[in-house]
Amino acid sequence: MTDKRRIAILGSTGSIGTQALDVVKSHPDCFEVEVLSAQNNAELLIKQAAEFRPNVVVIGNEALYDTVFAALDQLGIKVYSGANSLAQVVQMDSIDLVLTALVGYAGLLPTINAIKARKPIALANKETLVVAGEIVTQLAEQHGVNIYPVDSEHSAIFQCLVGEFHNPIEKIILTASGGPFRGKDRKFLETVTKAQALKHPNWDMGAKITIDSASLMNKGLEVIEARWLFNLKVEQIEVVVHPQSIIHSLVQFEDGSIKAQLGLPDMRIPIQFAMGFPERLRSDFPRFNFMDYPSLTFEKPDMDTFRNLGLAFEALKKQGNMACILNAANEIVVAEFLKDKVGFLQMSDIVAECMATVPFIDHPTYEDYVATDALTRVKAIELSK
Ligand SMILES: NC(=O)C1=CN([C@@H]2O[C@H](COP(=O)(O)OP(=O)(O)OC[C@H]3O[C@@H](n4cnc5c(N)ncnc54)[C@H](OP(=O)(O)O)[C@@H]3O)[C@@H](O)[C@H]2O)C=CC1
Ligand SMILES: CC(=O)[C@@H](O)[C@H](O)COP(=O)(O)O
Ligand SMILES: [Mn+2]
Repeated sequence: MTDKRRIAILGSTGSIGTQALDVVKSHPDCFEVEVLSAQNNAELLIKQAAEFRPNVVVIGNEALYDTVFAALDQLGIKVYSGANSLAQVVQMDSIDLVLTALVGYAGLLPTINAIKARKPIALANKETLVVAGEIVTQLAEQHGVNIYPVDSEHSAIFQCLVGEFHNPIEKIILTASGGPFRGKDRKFLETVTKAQALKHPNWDMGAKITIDSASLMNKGLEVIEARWLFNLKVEQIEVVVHPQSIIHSLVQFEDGSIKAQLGLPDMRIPIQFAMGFPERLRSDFPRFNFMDYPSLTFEKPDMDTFRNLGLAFEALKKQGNMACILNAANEIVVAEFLKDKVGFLQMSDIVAECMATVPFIDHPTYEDYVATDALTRVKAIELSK
């Protein structure tokens, strides 16, 4: 890489954010941190800023501004707080790449603003494309901005497509681990706890995505994310359960040939690939050994037991603001499940009820998405009581 890339890491204190900083640390000649942000974890944000010396940090929770300012002003680091500040700093001239490692709907506006300022995006925040994939991808095209996927499956597909950009995709095959409850029936799921749901078999991730993996909503969100990233029709997207999470996803081309990307479940690989693209930078991450995995297995997803995957396909087929409704309802029910307020199976019931009752909009504007998100949250909270 000729020039160092100056990176804004939104959500630097999370699972993706901290691993992105590991990547920066191992390639000081390639990357430099320009912006760091967190929502509540002021302590870790301050520690990261003292080590990586960004120009700017943003703490989402405004009540923590004084704490962060007191620690970082003396280091010459500018401190801002609140969601509006985050949405503005992404447009700074000094940023070369924005990594969206924050969780949930909060990722949408900063991503849109960064695209409008012509910043390439390394996208971990899948909710952005689920909520408003059409607007976001159109904006990216208008502004000539590349969106590099970080999500492991989408990075796998992207890696399979390098050198193939003029060859049409026949279909993609998204792999799913099946989560901690793979093979279980609805009777079992009636009583599962958050502690059980938070034990992902292969990946160590933030709480929200881990619950989504357990309920197969994560795969549903990824189907929608893939539709927008790779401009696919619903029928071109297949989900296959692959419990070992070694094959991260596959692309089938029109000659029938299938390409796959493999590796140990380690998010630093896709994070580094997105940050360094088009270069494949060296790493000393542990290597995959076939002898440790004598059998790689595949199953059909159980969409009767895990309703969320079907709901996501339904939302994608319906188009309009339906995926925005699905996402907002899901963010609420996951938060309520983590507070022990709703049961595991109830989560899908509430999402389905919101999809059936929140007003449908055929061709939503950005303002329609904002309103749909707010309305759905109110409805989902009511249904969670
Ligand atoms: N973790 C993984 O391996 C993978 C994650 N992803 C996606 O990446 C995104 C991040 O996931 P993950 O790192 O696991 O999540 P975490 O919960 O670990 O981290 C989330 C980060 O976002 C910040 N944050 C939380 N809420 C807000 C908000 N309202 N506004 C601004 N910042 C906020 C958090 O700050 P604080 O720490 O202060 O709360 C934290 O820095 C998600 O969209 C997820 O689906 C995709 C593939 C794999
Ligand atoms: C690491 C990553 O990309 C996650 O989205 C992962 O895919 C979760 O695994 P499953 O949703 O397949 O259980
Ligand atoms: Mn994934």
